[in-house]
Amino acid sequence: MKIFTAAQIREADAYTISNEPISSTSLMERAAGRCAAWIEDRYTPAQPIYIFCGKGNNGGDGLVIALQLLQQGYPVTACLLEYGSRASEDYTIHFRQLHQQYPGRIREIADVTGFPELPPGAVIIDAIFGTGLNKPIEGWLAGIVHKINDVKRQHTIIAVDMPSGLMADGSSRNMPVIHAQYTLSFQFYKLAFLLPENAAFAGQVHVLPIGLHPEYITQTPARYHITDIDMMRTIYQPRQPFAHKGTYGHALLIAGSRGTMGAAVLAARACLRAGAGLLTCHVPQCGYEIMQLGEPAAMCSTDEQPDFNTHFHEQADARYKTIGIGPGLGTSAATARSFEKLLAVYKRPMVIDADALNILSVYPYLLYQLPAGSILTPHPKEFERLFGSTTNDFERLELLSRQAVRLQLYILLKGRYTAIACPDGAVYFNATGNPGMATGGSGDVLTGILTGLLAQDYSPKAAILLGVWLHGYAGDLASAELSQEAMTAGDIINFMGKAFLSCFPPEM
Ligand SMILES: NC(=O)C1=CN([C@@H]2O[C@H](COP(=O)(O)OP(=O)(O)OC[C@H]3O[C@@H](n4cnc5c(N)ncnc54)[C@H](O)[C@@H]3O)[C@@H](O)[C@H]2O)[C@@H](O)CC1
Ligand SMILES: Nc1ncnc2c1ncn2[C@@H]1O[C@H](COP(=O)(O)OP(=O)(O)O)[C@@H](O)[C@H]1O
Ligand SMILES: [K+]
Repeated sequence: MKIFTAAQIREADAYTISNEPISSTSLMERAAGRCAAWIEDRYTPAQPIYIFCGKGNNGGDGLVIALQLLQQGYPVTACLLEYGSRASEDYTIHFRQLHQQYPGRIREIADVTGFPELPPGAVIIDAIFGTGLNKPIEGWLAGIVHKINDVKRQHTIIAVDMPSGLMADGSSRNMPVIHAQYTLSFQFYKLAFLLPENAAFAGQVHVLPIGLHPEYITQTPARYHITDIDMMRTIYQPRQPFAHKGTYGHALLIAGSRGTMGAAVLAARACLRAGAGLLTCHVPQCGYEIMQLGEPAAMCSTDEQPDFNTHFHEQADARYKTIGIGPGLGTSAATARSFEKLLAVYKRPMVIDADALNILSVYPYLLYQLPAGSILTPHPKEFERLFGSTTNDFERLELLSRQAVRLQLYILLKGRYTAIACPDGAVYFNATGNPGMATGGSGDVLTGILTGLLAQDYSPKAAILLGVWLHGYAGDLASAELSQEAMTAGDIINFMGKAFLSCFPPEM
């Protein structure tokens, strides 16, 4: 699914209005009607509802929601914020209707002392600002935002389209923003919802289709995307009936050192569970038995060194469809030298994680020697070591994308919505996964999965989109059965089978 900027969303609205065609008033009624229906599905008409409306079209949505809920018998109070701006046309139209039909339900608020006394259990609807916000909320309006946030533990807060105060496409650091439990976002995700610095604001995001014109959506290029199951179904390749293990590639995994062999075992298991035909793991001598017992289906080559890997470059030859390197590897100078020699001989896209990334941050010239189309999988700290720090998440996203283009690599910045930056400048956010995956070893599992998919001849882009999706999906299945607390990285591997079956049900 594309993620459009606020300006593109305005264009989509305008395109829909002139080409469907539909009046802007009716489009607002359609959009806000979806919100009202969402609320009616979840709350009984006994529920007191307070709708805070700004004077733009987001406020107009609030008025339409008020009208619809009042018609259904909900005790709604429409709190209209009177901050002096001129009201939008569609706001004015719906204000007149509300005023005519339910004058007693309107409460005008002109300063922070007008903030209403909320009855227990009241639901707050935030329709103050949406995508039209063009500067931080200030003055007494900011006071209203703080008042609403002060009662967030006692009352459910539902934001219409966006939490008010949040910028769709830029940083809102240190600005007053509503802390919503739910955001009912029209038609698309906004970029701001996907970045960790905004974690407190949008809550659970529900994207409500409002019938924006499909022609605009397909024809307008977007830089940012969020992955979905339909995209995965175009990528996934079922196995062929006459396949043999050679069909699905031989992967080499270079991982492990004394004390971190578990990372190597997790990556190896995940690589095989992702479907690699054959896997050889290169480990230090101390890891031989651990690996042979930990994953009997993997072959094992041992280093000259007992405790860490120093001679893996001698292993890397054309036999291997791809290489995954990094989990538990260590960062000794001898390991770094072997990595450099490996890069001199091995030219296919590979997966680079953990300590292999840390080696790259110490010897950044090696970044230019990576095979084009290789995949870097940093978490935020590793990213910072590699490419430096930024003052906010939007700048970091820019830096991520710029580096992927400059180096012609795929760079995955891991997190709640892992951001996958492609060499052509596009960025995909992954939608699956949960905080149960914030546990040691989850990243090693991802490296294994990506290596396994590359071995099977998925293109790097396909391997990443599918691999990151399945990793998160398996994590979601694991947490549903085991809880986010009790699940471990190994459980993500154990649920890979169910993830494949549930995303790609075999044809009968
Ligand atoms: N036809 C349409 O355009 C549709 C728009 N919809 C709604 O319209 C919203 C966008 O509406 P608008 O563009 O009117 O924008 P908003 O309702 O977000 O309000 C912005 C208005 O307030 C002013 N403003 C911006 N930041 C301010 C600040 N910090 N302090 C005080 N005033 C500020 C702006 O100049 C603008 O007039 C969407 O988020 C969505 O809720 C929906 O009704 C769907 C259809
Ligand atoms: N809150 C979360 N929501 C979704 N996914 C998460 C969350 N926390 C962690 N993950 C995922 O778990 C993995 C953690 O990777 P990483 O930090 O490298 O772990 P490790 O180094 O312990 O293996 C990443 O793929 C990340 O996207
Ligand atoms: K809002």
